[in-house]
Amino acid sequence: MFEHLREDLASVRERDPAARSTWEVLTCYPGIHALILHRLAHAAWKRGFYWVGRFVSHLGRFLTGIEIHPGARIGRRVFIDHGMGVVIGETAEIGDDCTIYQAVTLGGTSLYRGEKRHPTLGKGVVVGAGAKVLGGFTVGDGAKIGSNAVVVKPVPAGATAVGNPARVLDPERDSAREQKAEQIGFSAYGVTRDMDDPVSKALHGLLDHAVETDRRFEVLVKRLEAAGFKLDGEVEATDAFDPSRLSKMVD
Ligand SMILES: CC(C)(COP(=O)(O)OP(=O)(O)OC[C@H]1O[C@@H](n2cnc3c(N)ncnc32)[C@H](O)[C@@H]1OP(=O)(O)O)[C@@H](O)C(=O)NCCC(=O)NCCS
Ligand SMILES: CC(=O)OC[C@H](N)C(=O)O
Repeated sequence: MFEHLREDLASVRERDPAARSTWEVLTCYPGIHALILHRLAHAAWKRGFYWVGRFVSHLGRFLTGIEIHPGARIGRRVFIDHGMGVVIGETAEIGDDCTIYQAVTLGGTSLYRGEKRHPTLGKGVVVGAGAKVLGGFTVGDGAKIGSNAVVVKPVPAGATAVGNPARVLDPERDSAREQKAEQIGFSAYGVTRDMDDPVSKALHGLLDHAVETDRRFEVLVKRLEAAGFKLDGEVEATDAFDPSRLSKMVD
């Protein structure tokens, strides 16, 4: 217990530039207090003292503003910064070295007791302020969830997911979209990324479609050339051209 606490204090000092001393972290960090109480609540829960677990968890919520169900499994050196409004559900699992900011929900969407309803965070995951991760899927090791994201699908290890509904950032695809937007005369990022805005949704949908169409054309041209078709200049139908072969060339 004390070994875990020592590690928790050290990890806060490493990960929070606002922390000035270990004494300050021990006395003024609700995330630390919530974890101490959660360890007691979880120990009671595992031994079948469900009400005691719930009550200790409720005390923790009252004192810190952080609600952790006593059934949740939390790894080592997890840092809940600020903490107010954090809710962690019964079947949630949090890997070692995760960082969770205020108002994060690790929630469920299923109503079936006994099911894995809440997410599993791998090791070293960062969940930004106000993000909601909803469902019994996994967020891979080292992934980052942007503040205010609403994540409803698994996130691969090392990926960054942002927005509502959250999408995984793909630097290659994003730069292709940016180039396409320039070609067709508007700035992709001049248009809001607010996916609740129907105009933004439509424009970004068109951009995605254009980028994907370009990609498919490129693949098609490469395969036609590899199959011996000459595509520069005028394309002429010849005896060698067999349209039925085309379907096999496109993804
Ligand atoms: C998601 C996050 C981890 C990304 O950080 P990063 O890897 O440095 O990424 P960048 O800042 O380069 O942003 C990459 C892209 O995602 C966008 N983005 C970043 N955070 C976003 C968010 N929360 N919501 C929507 N889009 C976001 C950026 O605008 C940028 O888009 P662009 O490629 O169109 O310019 C970070 O922005 C974040 O939200 N961290 C949480 C921090 C937090 O909650 N702090 C609270 C302290 S109290
Ligand atoms: C409010 C906020 O950004 O908190 C993050 C971290 N504690 C820091 O002070 O940088």
